[in-house]
Amino acid sequence: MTAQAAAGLELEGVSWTLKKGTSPILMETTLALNPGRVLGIVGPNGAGKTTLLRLLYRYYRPTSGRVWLDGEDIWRMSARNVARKVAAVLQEQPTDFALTVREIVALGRTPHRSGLGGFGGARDAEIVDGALDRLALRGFADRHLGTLSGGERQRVMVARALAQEPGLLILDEPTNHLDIRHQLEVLRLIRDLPLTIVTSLHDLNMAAGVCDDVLLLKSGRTLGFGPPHTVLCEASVSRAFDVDARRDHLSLSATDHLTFHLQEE
Ligand SMILES: Nc1ncnc2c1ncn2[C@@H]1O[C@H](COP(=O)(O)OP(=O)(O)OP(=O)(O)O)[C@@H](O)[C@H]1O
Repeated sequence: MTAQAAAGLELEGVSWTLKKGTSPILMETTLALNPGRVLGIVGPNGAGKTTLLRLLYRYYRPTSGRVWLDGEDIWRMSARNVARKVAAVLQEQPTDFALTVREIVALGRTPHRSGLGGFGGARDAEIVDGALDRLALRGFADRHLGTLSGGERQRVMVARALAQEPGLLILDEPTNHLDIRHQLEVLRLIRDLPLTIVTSLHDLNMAAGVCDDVLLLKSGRTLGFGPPHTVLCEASVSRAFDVDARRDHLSLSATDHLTFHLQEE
C-alpha cells in the first residue's frame, strides 16, 4: 500500500544541546541508513534515544551537524514536505478521544492534501482502509478513540502513520502497551514494511530479532553502530547498562539470546 519509496537517511555529526554552556544531551552522531533498512536505537534510560528520534522528524534542530533525507537537509525542506516523507508514532497518546478510529487514521492523509481542506476522495479512503486492515482495526473503525485500550490505541497510531505513506517511519517504543501477540505482530509489520524504519526499543532481544542495524547509546554517546550481533556483544551491553550481560545460543530456535544479571559488588 505504500506509494512512496523508502527514504535514505544520513546523520552527519548531529549533536543536540538544550542550552548554550550545558553538556550535550546527544553527542556528535554519524551514521547512514540505506532505503528499506530497520535501525534500532537502544540504550539505558536517559541515553538520548527520544532526543535522537526528535531530531529525525524535525522537532529539534541539531545544535551541530545535519540530518539528510534522500540527500536533502531536512531543515532546508518545507515542514509539509518533511510531513509527507516522515511519519512518527510517539509515546504521548493523542487527546483526540472524541474522534473515531477511522477519522484518526484519515488524519494521516493531511500532509498530502492540497489547498484548503480538500477532501481526499476514493484514493484516500482506499489508503485509510488499507491501513486499518494492516493493523486488524476494521472492527474498530467507528469506535471513539477514548473507548479503546492502550494497546488498541497504539495500533491506531501505527495505522495513522501508514496512511501517511511515509518513506521514513519513526517509532518510539512501538511495543509498549501491547500484549505478546500484538508485540509479535507489530515486530513482523516492522520487518515486512518496505520502508526505512528507525525505532527505539528497550528489549535488546527484540531489537536483535527485528533490526538490520542497531545504534547503542549511553549518556548521549554512541557505543556502537552496526549489525545487532556485532553491536550487542556481552562487553558493550554490560558497559552500556552497568550489568553483566550474557549471550547464549538457543539451539532449538537457532538464535542468540541475551540475559542480564546485576554485577557482583
Ligand atoms: N527538554 C529537556 N530538558 C531537560 N532535559 C532534557 C530535555 N530533553 C531531554 N533531556 C534529558 O536528556 C537525557 C536524554 O533524554 P531522552 O528522553 O532522549 O532519553 P531516552 O534514552 O529516550 O530515555 P528513556 O529510556 O528513559 O525514555 C535525559 O537525561 C533527559 O532528562
